[in-house]
Amino acid sequence: MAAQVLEANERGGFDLSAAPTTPCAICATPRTSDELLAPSCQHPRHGACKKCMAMALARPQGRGAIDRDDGSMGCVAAGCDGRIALRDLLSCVDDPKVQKQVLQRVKEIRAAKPQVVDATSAGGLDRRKQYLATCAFLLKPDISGRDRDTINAYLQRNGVPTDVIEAARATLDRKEDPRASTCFLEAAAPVVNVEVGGQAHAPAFADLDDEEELASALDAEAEELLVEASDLTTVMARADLSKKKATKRTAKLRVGRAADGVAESLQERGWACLDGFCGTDLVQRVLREIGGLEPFYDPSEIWVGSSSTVGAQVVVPSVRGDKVLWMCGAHPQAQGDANSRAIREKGGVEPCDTDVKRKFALAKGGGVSKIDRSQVARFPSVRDLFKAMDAFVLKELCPRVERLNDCASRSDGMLAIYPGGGARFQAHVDNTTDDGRRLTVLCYFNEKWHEDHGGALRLHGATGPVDVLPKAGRLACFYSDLMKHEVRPTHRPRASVTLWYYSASERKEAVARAKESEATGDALKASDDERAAARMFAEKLCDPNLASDDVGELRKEAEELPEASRAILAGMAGVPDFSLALNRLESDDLAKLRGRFAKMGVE
Ligand SMILES: O=C(O)CCC(=O)C(=O)O
Ligand SMILES: [Fe+2]
Repeated sequence: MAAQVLEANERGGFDLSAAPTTPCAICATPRTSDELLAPSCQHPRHGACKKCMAMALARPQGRGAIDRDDGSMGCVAAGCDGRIALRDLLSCVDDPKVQKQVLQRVKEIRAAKPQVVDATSAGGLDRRKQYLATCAFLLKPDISGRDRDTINAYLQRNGVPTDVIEAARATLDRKEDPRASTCFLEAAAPVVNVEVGGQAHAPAFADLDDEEELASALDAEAEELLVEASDLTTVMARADLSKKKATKRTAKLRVGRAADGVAESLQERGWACLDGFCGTDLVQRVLREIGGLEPFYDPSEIWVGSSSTVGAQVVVPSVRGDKVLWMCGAHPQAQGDANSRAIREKGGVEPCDTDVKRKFALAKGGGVSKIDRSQVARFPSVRDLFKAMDAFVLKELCPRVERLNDCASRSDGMLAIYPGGGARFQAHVDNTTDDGRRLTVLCYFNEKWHEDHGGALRLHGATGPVDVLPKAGRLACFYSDLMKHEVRPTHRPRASVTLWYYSASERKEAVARAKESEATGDALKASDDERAAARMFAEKLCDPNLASDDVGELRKEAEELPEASRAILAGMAGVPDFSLALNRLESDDLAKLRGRFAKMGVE
């Protein structure tokens, strides 16, 4: 076909009527790329034009593809960043009535927008405390005379956010009493989701009236909050290392206060979030290790099946779009083979997968085939992180929360990266098969993250959805068996580390069940190849790009599958006979069957 040539018109521009067109997937009208929703995306839904999308949205129940916090239209498929501004959308609707309906829907969606958690919760340093401690620090006689930029940089290095520093500076420049500077406190208040230390930690200002006294009262605050350390992992490490009783006491107090806040929030809401769990230093160190390991991450899999034994792990990026790497070691209870134990006894962690361990060693060592465990496979920063999470969760948190009282061990650690471009994890509950997991604990490693980047952890609690942004150093936790949650489409790469803590009794039963079904042959007997064939078929079925008229093809393929693979697929789809289910399948039912595969334990 001859290439299209755009002729310049007499005004020196281009003749737009010659622009290439594509028929809209809904109304079939030829549309230019400007008129289509997101022409660069391969997702079938994107073949629609803006006008059709606007009409879809104008319907009372119409959800269209509205997916963005600003009410703009966006693709809901993983791997797509397509979006369209509201203004743009409205400009292609002529009917004022329809325009009004669209606006009404957007208004409703905006009103239902989840609250975003932006400052801590429990302990560590919440913004109010950071603000007071910063004021105190700046008032110190040997600090107040020093160069502003140097001091600001010092505070930033210690984890104090720039806006907090600015607020403290402004208060002191105006020679105001920080206690009276309600503007900042009010600004910070709505985003503090757990009331921590509100009363317990407020300095006794009431009887202070001169600046000197105020400074020294705030000074004590600063000693404890800022100068000591600005993050919980450092505080815990100091408590372990220090010989000073006072340091140990102060540290214990701070960690205890943080655990109180997290425990209270968990009991009240089923989730909690704690800022400043990791300081900048640990965040940087973990990021370096994660960076080195990134080439060895694998696309993550979801479990699809009617129980914990009938089903299979499959990769379905539209449901779950991250890649993961499992790390074992540093467990509170030693387990595993002799080699791994040797590493664990030294306190190291390593990739669980032997192949990954070898590949990593080769990449690092330039052809060394034997892994030098002491240098390559220990990952001290990830280990420090696991240990800090274990210490906080098992020693401090679990004893404070009845539902967690019998937690004593945990899963291997999962490092996850959502690559951006709209990758997400659809709503699900982590433990729907009584596998023992009771508490999911995540730590995030994403510097300078803000709302526009997406990627929030959305928690569907009893009081409506709450979005937790995956900010560096932040810890989030929730009940693995109760809390529905999701990862919203992320537009930037997003890194996290997750540990699941087990209820000892539930885990024991789950392990016993698995052993029994293995012994009695209850579990499906299938070779690795037969399992792989079932997985590949399921992945194809879940692919959103698969057109419904491909069902005939699929049927043929299913018939050629080995018996055992078909039995696995039947288990995954929750039907007695997979070939039969597929034979009766009309194109319209494809979506239904796909839905069963991708439902992840949530209706
Ligand atoms: O990364 C997150 O915020 C949550 C991920 C998640 O839900 C999971 O891995 O099960
Ligand atoms: Fe999850």
